[in-house]
Amino acid sequence: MNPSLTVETISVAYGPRRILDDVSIAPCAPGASIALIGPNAAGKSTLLKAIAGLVPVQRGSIRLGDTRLTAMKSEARARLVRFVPQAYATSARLTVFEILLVARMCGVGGRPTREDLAAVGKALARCALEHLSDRCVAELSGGQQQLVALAQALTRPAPVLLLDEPTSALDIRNQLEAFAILKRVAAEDGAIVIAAVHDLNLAARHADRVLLLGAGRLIADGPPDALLVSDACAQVYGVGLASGRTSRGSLALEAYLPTA
Ligand SMILES: Nc1ncnc2c1ncn2[C@@H]1O[C@H](COP(=O)(O)OP(=O)(O)OP(=O)(O)O)[C@@H](O)[C@H]1O
Repeated sequence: MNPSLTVETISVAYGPRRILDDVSIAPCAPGASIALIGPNAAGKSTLLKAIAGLVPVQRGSIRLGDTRLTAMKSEARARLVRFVPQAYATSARLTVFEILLVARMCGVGGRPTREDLAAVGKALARCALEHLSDRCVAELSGGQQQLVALAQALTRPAPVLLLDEPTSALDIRNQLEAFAILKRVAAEDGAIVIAAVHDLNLAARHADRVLLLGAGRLIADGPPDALLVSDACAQVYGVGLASGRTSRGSLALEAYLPTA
């Protein structure tokens, strides 16, 4: 079984500006699908990057089981933690298949084996991208590129998968597909999946656990049904939140300006 991920009182600054302040996250169990929410500039991307080792942590530590990620070299750490950034940028004239193969072979070298090709095929299939396999990535739509970024991360499964607003460019069907893929990755691979999201209804429907970040601090951590309807959640966003149930029984939230 994969180990749990724990964040212990980390602080992160960009220059003199402290962005994350003593953030601790209780163990995230393998198989968990976690939504990281909070207003713009709350520090969600910074927290994901800190876990991935892409920004330095000034204080505190991040552990995967007994392994201190914060003490690891970046290459070894990248094998344990995959990070899918918010913006996908490539100018390379590579096809979807080629760019997935590059992701698979990153840090490995040598010629791709049959296993490597199978892993790329599986990532394409998991993200339903087979029909785009021979298309040049740079010529795809923003939403298609976002799915390619997810598929890249799946070419070499890791115990921790972090995604920064993975559905921001996706239509409603693909949003649902993407979260279904993430749920399967958590359940089938035993991965810990943490996705920063702005859409609270997506968080309500797809996450087992929600982390609420506000001004660089962890404000709340709990199951979506309790956390998303809490006063703390509305206060952090500076909105009112009306809640109810859809005809399918899911929690539904409507945000409104307090003056409205
Ligand atoms: N490279 C950087 N250098 C300096 N400041 C930065 C840098 N990246 C982010 N920041 C600052 O850190 C704060 C948190 O940014 P971050 O991107 O982590 O927030 P976020 O919660 O992901 O926001 P959003 O929802 O708008 O994407 C912001 O005030 C931002 O201006």
